[in-house]
Amino acid sequence: MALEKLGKALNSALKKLARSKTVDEATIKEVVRDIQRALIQADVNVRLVLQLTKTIEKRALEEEPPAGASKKEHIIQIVYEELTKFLGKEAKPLEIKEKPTVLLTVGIQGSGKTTSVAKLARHLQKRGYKVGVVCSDTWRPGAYYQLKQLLEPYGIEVSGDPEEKDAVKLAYKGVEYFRGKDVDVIIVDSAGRHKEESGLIEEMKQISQAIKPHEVILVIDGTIGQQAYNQALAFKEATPIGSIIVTKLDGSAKGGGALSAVAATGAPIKFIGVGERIDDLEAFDPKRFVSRLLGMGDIEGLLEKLEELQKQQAVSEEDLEKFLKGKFNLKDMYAQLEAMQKMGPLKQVLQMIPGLGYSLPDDAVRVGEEKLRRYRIIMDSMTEEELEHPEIINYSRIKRIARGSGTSTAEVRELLNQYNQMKKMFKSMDKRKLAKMAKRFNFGGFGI
Ligand SMILES: Nc1nc2c(ncn2[C@@H]2O[C@H](COP(=O)(O)OP(=O)(O)OP(=O)(O)O)[C@@H](O)[C@H]2O)c(=O)[nH]1
Repeated sequence: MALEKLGKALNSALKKLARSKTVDEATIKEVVRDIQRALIQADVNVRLVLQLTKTIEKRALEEEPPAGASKKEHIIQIVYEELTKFLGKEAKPLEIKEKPTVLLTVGIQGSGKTTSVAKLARHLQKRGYKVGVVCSDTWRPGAYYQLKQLLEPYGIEVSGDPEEKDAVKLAYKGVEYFRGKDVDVIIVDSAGRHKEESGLIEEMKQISQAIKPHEVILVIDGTIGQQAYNQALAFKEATPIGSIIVTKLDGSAKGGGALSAVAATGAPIKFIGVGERIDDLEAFDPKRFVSRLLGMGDIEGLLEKLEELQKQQAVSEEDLEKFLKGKFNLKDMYAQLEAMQKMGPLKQVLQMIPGLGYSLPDDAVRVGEEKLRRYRIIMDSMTEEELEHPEIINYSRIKRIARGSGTSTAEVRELLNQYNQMKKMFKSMDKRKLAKMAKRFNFGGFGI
């Protein structure tokens, strides 16, 4: 897996969070410190790390969890969101719009450019495109044979001439050749070596002028870590870089540094190289990448749930009006409980995160869940009238409800106390405060 070491370190920071009994400022700061350490070890630029972790800390301390979510879940969501933003936020897929689409790959020697050209050709072929590959590397004649060897088994044709010394001519002739062959995509591999770097950039510009590519793809070696920033910038200034492939992210300790550095230049990372085989190329999607990195098999599911809850907003505007007029009854409280039951018990939600759920001590979640269950049972034994007008519930009704629900009078009274407290709280609040409170209502009111 790409960036395995970084992933493990981040995952263990979040596991620590899941295991902690309370989530206070100290816990948040510790998690943030662990994340900092993990990123710096992966060669992420210290300034970028500090910016990122400051945002995580600020949000974790200041924001309220969405209704129905616990503080822990919310912090995990924040870490996920900020890391995703850090790596470019949205996926920017390579677009093949015109026929033929011409792609020019550039990059310095040894970056994995030739291998990436072969991988990309195969990737596009698997998606139904007819691909032609042009080798214009006049510095390393071996590149032509390397491409042929990699691609011929898949029936992908390679154009080139190891004897030819004019790279621009080679590129132009190759593109013209494939134009006549009715291909969908032409990928041109350029030389990664020159007497000096300025020569390399100059050649790249000339090839670019000759073949007018739809997109220039820069290949960057992921093992160079944060140095990737300057390299990406230098190429970006010389030619409009449409996309970037960061290679060798398998097993590289510095890959996190390279990925974040490239993202910081604003150039879109479209693919990552994750191995030496032809199929070891992945379309880069920051969201998917971060969820896998954090080792959260089903974080997508968890996030969907949180989003859904945010949409539902435990208490609607209408409800707020009702509460403000003091019309909050047991039925409303029951509806809140129902909403929560639908989303599943807290433990189940936490268990959606592999490695977190089952290491959670039962005691940490049992109280809340158990109490909610009891409240529901008690309310099921109440009449419609009692649910709508809880004030009529006198001692004899309490005894009846306790008997009917198989609970105790103390428990029924506890539920009524809870209800009265909430009602009092709603009455005494102004609307803005109430809206804020409403967000916390589902879990907050029940001591989870
Ligand atoms: N582990 C791993 N190795 C890779 C990856 N991509 C490329 N390589 C290896 O990196 C080395 C250099 O790759 P090439 O594609 O030959 O390099 P190049 O950038 O084309 O070099 P020049 O042709 O000299 O410009 C090869 O041994 C590749 O197998 C990757 O994603 N992971």
